[in-house]
This record gives sequence, C-alpha cells and structure tokens, in this order.
Amino acid sequence: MMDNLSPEIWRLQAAVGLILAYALMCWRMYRKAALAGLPAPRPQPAAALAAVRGKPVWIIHASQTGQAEALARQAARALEKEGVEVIQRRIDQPWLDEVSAARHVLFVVSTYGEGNPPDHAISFARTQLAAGPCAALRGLSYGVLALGDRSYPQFCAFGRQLDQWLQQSGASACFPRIDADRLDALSLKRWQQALQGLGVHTPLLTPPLDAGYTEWRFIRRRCLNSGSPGAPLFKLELQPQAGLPPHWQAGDLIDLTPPGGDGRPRSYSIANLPEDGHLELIVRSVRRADGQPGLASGWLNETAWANDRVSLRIRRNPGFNLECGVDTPLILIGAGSGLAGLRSHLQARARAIADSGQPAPERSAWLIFGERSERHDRPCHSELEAWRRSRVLSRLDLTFSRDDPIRAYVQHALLEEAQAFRQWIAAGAQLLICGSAQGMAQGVEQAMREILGDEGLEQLRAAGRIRRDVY
Ligand SMILES: Cc1cc2nc3c(=O)[nH]c(=O)nc-3n(C[C@H](O)[C@H](O)[C@H](O)COP(=O)(O)O)c2cc1C
Repeated sequence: MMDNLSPEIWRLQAAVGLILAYALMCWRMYRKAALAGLPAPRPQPAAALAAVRGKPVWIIHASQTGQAEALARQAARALEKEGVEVIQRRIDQPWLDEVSAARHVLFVVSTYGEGNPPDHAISFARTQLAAGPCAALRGLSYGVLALGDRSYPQFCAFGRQLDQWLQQSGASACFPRIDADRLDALSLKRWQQALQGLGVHTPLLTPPLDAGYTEWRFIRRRCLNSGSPGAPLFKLELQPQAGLPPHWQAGDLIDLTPPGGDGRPRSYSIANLPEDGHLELIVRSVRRADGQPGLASGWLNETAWANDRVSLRIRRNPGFNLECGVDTPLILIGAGSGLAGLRSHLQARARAIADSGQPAPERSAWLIFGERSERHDRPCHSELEAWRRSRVLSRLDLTFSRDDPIRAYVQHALLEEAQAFRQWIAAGAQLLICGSAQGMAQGVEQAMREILGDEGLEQLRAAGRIRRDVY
C-alpha cells in the first residue's frame, strides 16, 4: 500500500509525524515540570532566548560592610532563577576586559568615609575612574544602585562618581541611578522594578539585611579615662533581653537605636566576643554644637540605668573581619574609641593561641595605640599588659598627643618604627586600623605610603591585607 503513495504525500506524512513527535516531547517536558512542582517554562521567542543565553548580565559590587554585596548577590540569584546567566564580580576584580560581551551591567556600590569608595574599591577609583572615559564601556547598557546615608554631606558620592564615569565612557543607563538612603523602602522598590525590567518576576522577599533588631538591656558602664583632658571614654556592657547572645565575629558592628531618639540607628564597633556571654562597647561621649550630649553616646554614657531596654542588631563587617590563622602576624593601629574594634581581634587572637596549645609565635600581634595623656588615658591597660606578658601581644607601642615634651600620634610611632614595620609586612602581616577617619586613618595612610611607597601600599590593599573600621 505504501508503495502506492506519491512522493509528495509521503513527505507530507513524514513532516506531520515529526511535528506530532515534537509536540509530544514538549508536552512530556511540560508534564514533568508540572509534576515536579516547577513552573512550566515560559514560552520565549527563540531569538530572545538565544540573546539571553549568549549574553550574560554582569553584577558588580563595591561594599564595605556587606549590604551592597548582599543586594548584589540577591539580584544575581533572582536573575538566575529566571534562567538568565549572571556573572558576579567585586569591582576590584578584573572585569573591564570582558564586560563588552554583557547584555547589561548592574553596579551595587556603597559610599564610605567621607564620600569615598569602600576600601577594596579605592585602587579601582584611583586607577580607572581617575583616568577618565574608558573605551571598553562604549555602548554598554548599565544600571547603578548607590547605597548611602543622607546624614553624610557626600551622599552616595561613589555611586554618583561611577555613574558619571560610565556616562562619559559612552555607556547608557537602562534605568536612572537609584540613590538609597539607609536602604529606604522606596529605593528598594525602584530597584525591584528595575530588576523586573530585566526579567525578574518573583519579588525579592527577604531584605538582605543582617539579623533584625532584638531587645537588649543595659547592664553597666565604667569610665576608662577619669581625669583625662579629653572627653570621657566608657566601657559598656549589654545583654540580650532573653537567651544567650547571638553569634558575631571579631570586627563586627552593632546598630543601636537609642530610646526616645529620632529612630536613626548609630553604629558602634563591638569590643569583645560572644563567648563572654554579653556584648561590650567602648564609646566616647560626644557633644553636639549646642552643647547637648549626642543622642546615642549620651544615652549609653550618661542616662541609661541597669536593665534599661535598648533595641539593637548585630551587623557583619566584612571589611574588618579576618580569615587568617595564628601564623599570620597582625599589626593593629588605632586611637581612642578605635580600641573597641582592635580589642575584639586581640581577644580572638588570644583564644586562637590558647586553642592551638602552642606558645605564641614570635610575631603574633603588634598594637600601636594612641591617646591623649599617659597619666589618665590608659584604657584597658591591665588587659593589654597581660597580653604583652603572655606574648599574645609581641609589641605594644603607646603614643600620647597631649604629653610634653613628646606629643605624638600613632603615625609618628609608625614612622619611627619604619624598619620593624617593613619586616612585619615582609613576614606577611595583616593590618587592622580602627578609629577616626580624618585625624588618625589619614595620617596612618600617609605614613604607610612614606614607608612602603605608592606601589607597596597599593599591593597590600589589593591583597586585602589592610582592613579598616574608620569613622
Ligand atoms: C563610617 C561610615 C562612613 C560613611 N560615609 C558615607 C558617606 O560619606 N556618604 C554616604 O552617602 N554614606 C555614607 N555611609 C553610609 C553607607 O554608605 C551605608 O550605610 C551603606 O548602606 C553601606 O553599604 P555597605 O554595607 O555595602 O558598605 C557611611 C557609613 C559609615 C559606617
């Protein structure tokens, strides 16, 4: 019978059979997905699908305390869920040479210090942004989510600078830059809408913030510098209202909303480790221009009574955490309340040495710490001396800025000890810097540049060997 069919009818039958077989295969795939509880694949025009597959979306972040990084990661997961290929990079990792193949490039960047980029992005800003327009970016489609805080004069400065550079380089924005003020809800909604425009259909449910606020209570305070010519410095103790303290690691921060305030949280470096069973802060009293005590420091250092409640949350601070073991020497530099962030690292080092069962290495930790007067400003003096005796601290250099005849800051001690500093760096030391951004951190940066040279300093920074918590 088949032999009697004309060749045209035979071809037609074969084609219909093929179409039916393809339809059956598609139906089976659809059923399999439905039975597995997966959403059925949305029909996509073949050309669009090929474009999406062939051209990934790039997401590049610059983050000091992890919020921009968390938002970038969240956006990447959301796009990947929709089948979009995503490439994620930190802004200081190589990306400029490859990015021309991107469909869109999204930047999530924060601003730190006084309108500066996050620490790991400083070299990028110095080399790339400062060099002017970049030909590799011409014709690129990009979007910027800038994180910042309007209470700083240079609101979202790094995000703005980056946006301008991208425009000058001939890239075009696929949505207007979003400037988020302390992750305000409206900006996050606009970010969500921008991602929808790129194909994200499911809402970004969980805000990528660290643990939410919980109730704590004030336990006690102790003045660390009675008689000082400077403002009082207090060590404070807080405990969760219920249960044990949550986990945190050396270098982390808290956000604290003082009772009766404007609802704006203030950040402080945590001065100890959770194994203590409570949380400690080292806080300097600040006075506003009208002579009134600062809201948060006033409450902590003057007003709070034992058992008063306060709402706080613990915040990761990747720019000031460490991953290294006891074999890596630490150089810790700070002044005043900056002792808080350094102390948590010294506690961690002391514990790590005790756990190793070995004596402290020859170069364990070197603390260079500055205060005002030797007589009155010796915060945590006996603890530091005990660490020196047990060799957790291999070196302790204290400088005092109000004592005659030698009035010195930490940067002066650093320059004086330039030779030893070079040796420690050559031995692989990791640097930790905590305290005021303007006075202390700038001076230290300049001294390090003098000792190591521009290139040496940039190399250290690029290797992630300079961690800072400066304010
Ligand atoms: C010490 C310090 C300095 C800051 N300086 C600025 C600033 O100059 N301009 C600004 O808009 N935001 C500033 N911020 C706010 C941060 O940009 C904002 O908290 C952001 O959400 C942090 O994102 P990240 O965790 O990704 O670094 C500063 C925050 C801190 C803790």
